Amino acid sequence: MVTQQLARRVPLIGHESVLPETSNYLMSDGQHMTTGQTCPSNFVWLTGVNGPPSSLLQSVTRAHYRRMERKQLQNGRAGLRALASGGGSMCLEQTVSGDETPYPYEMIEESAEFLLSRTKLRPKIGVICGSGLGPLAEQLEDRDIFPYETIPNFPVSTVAGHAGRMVIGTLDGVPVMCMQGRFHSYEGYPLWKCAMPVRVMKLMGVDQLLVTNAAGGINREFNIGDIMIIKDHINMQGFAGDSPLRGRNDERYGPRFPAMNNAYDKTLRQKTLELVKDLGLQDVVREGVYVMLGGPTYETVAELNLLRVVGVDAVGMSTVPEVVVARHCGMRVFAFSLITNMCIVEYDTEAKASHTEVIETATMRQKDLQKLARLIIKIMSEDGYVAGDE
Ligand SMILES: O=P(O)(O)O[C@H]1O[C@H](CO)[C@@H](O)[C@H]1O
Ligand code: HPA
Repeated sequence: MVTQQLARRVPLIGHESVLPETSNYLMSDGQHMTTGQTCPSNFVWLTGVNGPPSSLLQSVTRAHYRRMERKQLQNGRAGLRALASGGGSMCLEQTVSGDETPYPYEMIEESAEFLLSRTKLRPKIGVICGSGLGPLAEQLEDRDIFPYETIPNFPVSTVAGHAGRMVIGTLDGVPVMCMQGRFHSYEGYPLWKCAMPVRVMKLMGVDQLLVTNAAGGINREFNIGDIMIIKDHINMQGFAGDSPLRGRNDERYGPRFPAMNNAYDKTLRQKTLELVKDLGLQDVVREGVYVMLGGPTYETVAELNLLRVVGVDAVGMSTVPEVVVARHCGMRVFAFSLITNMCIVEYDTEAKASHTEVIETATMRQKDLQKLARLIIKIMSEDGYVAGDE
């Protein structure tokens, strides 16, 4: 039954969790359904007590849904109403889409061609901005800006501190494309979808990737505000059998079994470590091991103790799927974590991790992070790297 199936779905926004018996439901694939019919596994549905006229419902396309979803996230229900041109209250829900099939090559090509046809720049360097690190994209010049919901086949960002735009421009004269906001599995996206923009970058000609994130410090020698160059990662979700590469392998990207022992480019790490002194950052830049957990919960004390024992220096909820996909398709990768908070490993404390602290630290360290990102992009663009050279 529809209502039973809906009970398992995650309400993103909305005030009705049970569908009125007599409503018609419009699915994101344009199909109309009524109560009692079986819902397809992934859809967005829209209905309402005083909802929009059915003629409006019929004209709602998938893109409209995305826009409405985003508007409502930004502006609350008022934004959604405005777009529905006077319709009454509505309910918007989205499924958890862990069982979706990864996009075929042609859909990734469609996204890449869309962007290439709308910018004159041909970036070979990509950047992914972590929580609160998006202001880096504001530093680009000659910018072409693409909100994610306007790019075919793109997911949308739903987390505070992730603006949700692809910004293509130049930084110190070097063309770069910058994701101002990323996708996380806890938002309901399967890992392949979290990382799909990396494949879009690849098909646009990007061969070097700078990945950034906010992370909690586990290494007790770290301090809040430190910057950890990632030298390796632990793919915890991989241990549990999930991977952005799960499913049929497409050899056009890379091999079925890619090596991961050299995921974080050694030359880039060494050069950066040598040059951070020129930026006055030598006392705050570290190297270490990052672990990705699924989130969205922060860690328990016991979990943190476990992570410390297995050699983790910083913990977050992102980055690994992007790096795995980038390495699979032969990109050279550099990544760093901003230590936005120290993980709490005592039982007797009132202190607790919070996303507010994460954003506050990122905001406070913005200038140094931008200096470091500029340095890395300069090294990437000047060290004569040729894709496939390793
Ligand atoms: O990894 P980024 O996207 O920087 O964000 C980090 O900050 C959020 C938690 O505060 C999580 O999303 C975690 O992964
Ligand atoms: N844990 C997990 N993810 C994070 C943290 C943390 O403490 N800080 C920022 N992202």
